[in-house]
Amino acid sequence: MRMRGWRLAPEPTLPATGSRENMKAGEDARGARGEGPRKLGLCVLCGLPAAGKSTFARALSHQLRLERGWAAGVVAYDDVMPDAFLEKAGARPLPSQWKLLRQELLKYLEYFLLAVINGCQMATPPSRTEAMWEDFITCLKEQDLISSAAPEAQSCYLLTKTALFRPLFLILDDNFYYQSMRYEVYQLARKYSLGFCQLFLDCSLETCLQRNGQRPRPLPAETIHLMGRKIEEPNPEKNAWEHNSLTIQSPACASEPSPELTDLLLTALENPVKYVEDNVEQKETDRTICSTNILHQADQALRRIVSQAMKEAKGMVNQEGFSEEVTFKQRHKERASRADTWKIIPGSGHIKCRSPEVSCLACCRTEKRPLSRRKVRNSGEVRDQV
Ligand SMILES: Nc1ncnc2c1ncn2[C@@H]1O[C@H](COP(=O)(O)OP(=O)(O)OP(=O)(O)O)[C@@H](O)[C@H]1O
Repeated sequence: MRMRGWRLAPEPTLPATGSRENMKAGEDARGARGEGPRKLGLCVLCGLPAAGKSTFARALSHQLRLERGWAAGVVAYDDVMPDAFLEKAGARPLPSQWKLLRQELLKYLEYFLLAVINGCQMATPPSRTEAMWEDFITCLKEQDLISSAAPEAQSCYLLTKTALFRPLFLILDDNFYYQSMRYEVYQLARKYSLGFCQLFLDCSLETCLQRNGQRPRPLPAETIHLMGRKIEEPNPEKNAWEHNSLTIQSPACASEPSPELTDLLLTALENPVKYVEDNVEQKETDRTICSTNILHQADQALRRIVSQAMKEAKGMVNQEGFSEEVTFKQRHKERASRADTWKIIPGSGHIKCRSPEVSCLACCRTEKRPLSRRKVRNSGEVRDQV
């Protein structure tokens, strides 16, 4: 793997051809030619490291091309994210940096999608992380989706026939372990009315650890354990936008697509996510109604008071030196360790405190109920009444 310098670029702006009006014009032109709207879909792969996502994505893309005659492309985040992030364990990026990079990659994807939708060349974003953009271009070229334009138009790329004239599925290969990460992709699908679906590769932690151990460059086992605790599987019952999701048992994933998988992909292509126009006028009217409604104003004022009261209650707790999260046990232990200040009176249900600073005597309960909780609950009652 190469080592290169990288920097986070400011968010790339979309080309003028990227406006929704132009996109609509492109669709209308195709409609007029009797071709109908292009069928485009985004498929998010998620799962633990070493669950087999990349292996699965490659196989699926190959099968879609061969058996369905679709255009398919895999965007493997590991291949496109700047190497420096992935190579140096000591230089691990902050989560916020990861987030920015992920969003930047989605912008690149948007450039490609716009070119496909409009049937035009793909432009280069004016601001970009050079290494990442290069890898993105390589990734598309290797899958025969774009080619370089003439040397005099170096900042443009031509779409290949495959990308232009067939239903196209892009498979995004990353862990996507938080649903918020996947939601960013869904928003992109919604913005351009694309098909959207999710595949969760379900693989036991033990199998992932074992497969990871056999890789030439294994990840630290703790990373997999941590992700195993954090991962949020697609939950179509809770999130309507996740309804096009399928769980695939990893050991079986190398074989040909199951009827369920084919069905999922077809459903996504045939039922693109609906674009919802922001009704600015309606929003403005609603805002005016709210700002002149006395009940709404009173509600807002009360909410502010309650929020302030809760903050103050929290502050009181903190002044005592106990954070909200500190459990009763921890506090008990802490007090016991400061025996010069805190005296335990066995059986009394209390800890006696003699503070040298204020030379006073105070008592704290030793029952399993943190003082902070009680205080907060009291404030909560106020809120419930509101
Ligand atoms: N179905 C399978 N059965 C057995 N081994 C598999 C299977 N799928 C993948 N593997 C092996 O497991 C290892 C990890 O696979 P792969 O790189 O596809 O996982 P991944 O989920 O993409 O990992 P990462 O998230 O870390 O990129 C590879 O060595 C691969 O050969």
